[in-house]
Amino acid sequence: MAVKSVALVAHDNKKKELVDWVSENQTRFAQLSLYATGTTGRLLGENLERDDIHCLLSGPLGGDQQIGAKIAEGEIDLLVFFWDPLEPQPHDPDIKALLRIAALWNIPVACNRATAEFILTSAYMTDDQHRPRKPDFSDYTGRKVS
Ligand SMILES: O=C(CO)COP(=O)(O)O
Repeated sequence: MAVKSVALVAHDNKKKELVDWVSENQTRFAQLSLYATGTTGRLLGENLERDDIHCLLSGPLGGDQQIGAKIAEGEIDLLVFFWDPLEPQPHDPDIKALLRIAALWNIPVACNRATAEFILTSAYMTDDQHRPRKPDFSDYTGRKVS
């Protein structure tokens, strides 16, 4: 299987939508290792009756950064992040950092249900051939300061 681990994150006004979507697709998620920020993970665990979700800290307390670190370490293959386009968040820099790290490491990101559905039903989920390569940063030496 190409995708083995998925991070699931939702802001408060989007949590129901994420929980409903994951519940409707439970069979697809059954074989996947799930990571989530604190409150999202707790709600998913209760609704899916799964006790194996890796619940990190709540987003505003550093959960987004923990997910970002796991992406950088190659532990997460797909990010489903239903962020709220109508509500300011106190930890906006962390949210931006998470989205940046996902872009940097070539992780597919679904920010709404339509995109999540598109990815979940695509060959990317199951076929190793379609898995985008991790970028090679071995030559990266940081910004030139001179
Ligand atoms: O704030 C979040 C993502 O930015 C989500 O955090 P919770 O899942 O703890 O609500």
